[in-house]
Amino acid sequence: MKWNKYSIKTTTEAVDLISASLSELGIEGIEICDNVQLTKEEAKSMFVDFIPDLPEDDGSAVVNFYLDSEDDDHTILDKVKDEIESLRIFCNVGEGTITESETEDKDWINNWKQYWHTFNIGDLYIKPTWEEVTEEMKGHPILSIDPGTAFGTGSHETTRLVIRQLQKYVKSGDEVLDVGCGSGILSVVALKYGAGHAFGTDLDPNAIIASHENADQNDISHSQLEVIEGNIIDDKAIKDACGYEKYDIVCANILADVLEPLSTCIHEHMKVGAYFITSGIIDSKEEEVVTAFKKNPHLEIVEVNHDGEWVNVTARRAN
Ligand SMILES: C[S@@+](CC[C@H](N)C(=O)[O-])C[C@H]1O[C@@H](n2cnc3c(N)ncnc32)[C@H](O)[C@@H]1O
Repeated sequence: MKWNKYSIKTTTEAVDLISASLSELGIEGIEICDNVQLTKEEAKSMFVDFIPDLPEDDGSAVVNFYLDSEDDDHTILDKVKDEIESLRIFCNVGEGTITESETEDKDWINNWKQYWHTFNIGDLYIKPTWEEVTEEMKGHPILSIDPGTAFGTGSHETTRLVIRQLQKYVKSGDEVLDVGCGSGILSVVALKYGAGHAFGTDLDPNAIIASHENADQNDISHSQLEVIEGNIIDDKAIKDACGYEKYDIVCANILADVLEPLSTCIHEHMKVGAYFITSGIIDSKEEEVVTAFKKNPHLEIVEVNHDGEWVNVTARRAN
């Protein structure tokens, strides 16, 4: 599908009103470019771990929107122009000029797939569902995965860090809890390496769908890989559904800001001697996470590993 991209030159003051007007005109997928720093709360709600330093905010902003080129006869564009002019009495919309840039041909959901191919982590082959099993892969554990719109192809450093730990610590018949399961990739890996059962949780409903699909792709039943939507940190019903003192392995590839509160209560779900394998920690937060883990007397840190700027902390329930 081809899209016409339009960019409105405006001010940070007018961005909210312009976005609301675009949405009332039925325009979806608005993009705002400005130099306003995200607050910590915004970063958390958007799962952003690392807030980059931006140049000074000069009050200028650009609002981009896209129209399907086949339907775009400039009717909507003319309405947008009228809206911008009428907003001038409410706020400073700045220049309010609209520029049209080159038409891009993008299938936003699927385009990345051409860059993702089969790769291996140790003896494990991770292959996109649309690629064939080759001779080279035969005789090795093979994971067939399509993350859909959830996180987890296995190629991200954080996922790789946890997979390497699963390869090391999973034992036959283990019970595995996968907090923030995304595509379900970590559960599927654990099951491939002999775990008996995996239970995944995620806040994102797409993760539940993707995990079930990936279980199917790998001949894993939905009773072997169960997935629920919700937050194990503060929702008693989710805690109860996960169960207590039950797991041999807990993995969580989630941002440091989530791992810290999780580290205060995760031992309740682990057997004594069980491993808590975490990643999603950017190196600048390593010390903060390690300190948080050390505050829980039930946990002892057994390993800290690095891959690029990402960190894995593996702890054991000591008592
Ligand atoms: C970085 S992805 C990891 C996905 C997959 N486990 C992997 O390793 O590739 C983090 C996932 O955690 C989920 N998440 C964030 N906070 C969470 C929470 N408090 N409880 C459960 N899931 C959470 C996100 O929706 C996202 O799917």
